[in-house]
Amino acid sequence: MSVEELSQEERDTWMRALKQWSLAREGKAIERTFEFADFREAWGFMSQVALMAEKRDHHPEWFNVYNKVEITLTTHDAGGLSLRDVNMAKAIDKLV
Ligand SMILES: C[C@H](O)[C@H](O)[C@H]1CNC2=NC(N)=NC(=O)C2=N1
Repeated sequence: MSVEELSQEERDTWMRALKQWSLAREGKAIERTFEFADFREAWGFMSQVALMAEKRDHHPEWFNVYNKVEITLTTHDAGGLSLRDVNMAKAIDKLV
């Protein structure tokens, strides 16, 4: 299935909805940092996101140190932001 990159107008619309996420990589990605009580909670969150990524076949770029998890979403197949990123961000927000 071909994945279309979001237009600038679509991106601006979605960024108003995804309030905790920021544009990154010159608008080609979105990112959010999560902070948990400890590593165990961060790990549990990452486990849930990992299962979601497999189910959606859409995988995050992420960095974890102790209780912090930095997630960057971009669609490699589209060379930028797509609805897959937006929908994944919305689903991740529901986990916290
Ligand atoms: C072959 C497989 O469907 C693709 O490589 C999927 C896997 N996960 C993915 N994740 C992300 N973030 N972008 C993609 O384009 C992508 N493509």
